[in-house]
Amino acid sequence: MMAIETAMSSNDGSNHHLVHSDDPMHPANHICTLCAKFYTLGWVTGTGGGTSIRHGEHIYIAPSGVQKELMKPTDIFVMDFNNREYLRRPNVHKPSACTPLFLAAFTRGAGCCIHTHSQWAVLVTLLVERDFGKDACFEIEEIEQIKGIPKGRGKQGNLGYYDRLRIPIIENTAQEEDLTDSLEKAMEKYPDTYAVLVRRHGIYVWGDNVHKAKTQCESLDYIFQLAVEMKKLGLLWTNK
Ligand SMILES: CSCCC(=O)C(=O)COP(=O)(O)O
Ligand SMILES: [Zn+2]
Repeated sequence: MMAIETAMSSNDGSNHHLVHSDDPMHPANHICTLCAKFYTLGWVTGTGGGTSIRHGEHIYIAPSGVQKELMKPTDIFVMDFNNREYLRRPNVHKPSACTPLFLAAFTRGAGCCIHTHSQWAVLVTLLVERDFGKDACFEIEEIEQIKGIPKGRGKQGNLGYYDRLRIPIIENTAQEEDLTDSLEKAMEKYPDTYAVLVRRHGIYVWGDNVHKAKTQCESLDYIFQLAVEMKKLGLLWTNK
């Protein structure tokens, strides 16, 4: 009976078994729980932002333009990472416009990528000057929470209190998917980074797994809020 159901669901593209699990940590369940939490932080309001998880060779992707805090596991798309074909396409939705950006993170070894429209991230991008022809980068040091950010891909441990945190900033585009080229360029230019800010838009944060992506995103959001308040008080982010 089970084999027949699986075959039937494969034929119509729904492949329900890929998103059906009683395990709260199953990616289809986990994305929904995380987005509901992120909504309360102002990270995924008004359908903006989202989260994607890589589990083995399967990529779990939210639908586009939906209230991310109200998603159900049956709303989730599943893509085969190797051939980029959808194994499951809920036919009432399109996949997130952030998909090519999430894939850029997964190609570089990430297990989870979070995109937020946090106002703290947006404000920080407005406070870092735009110098035409030059790369923009948010930099801060001597803040305890910097210790929540890893040193870099393939490097052991996290940044220290006296290390400088650098997060590249790319310019926004009219369409989310058109950010992909500049995101990939920033990833190449800053191989140690686990995040890229998008001016006037938000941030992409990724990690080796869901736990790391989430805690890094929390640490960064804390640092961005602090940085905005420091700027208001006339305090410098770096010593020189
Ligand atoms: C008001 S949200 C505009 C689109 C966007 O920036 C975003 O992050 C959401 O994209 P999605 O396709 O996942 O809804
Ligand atoms: Zn966005």
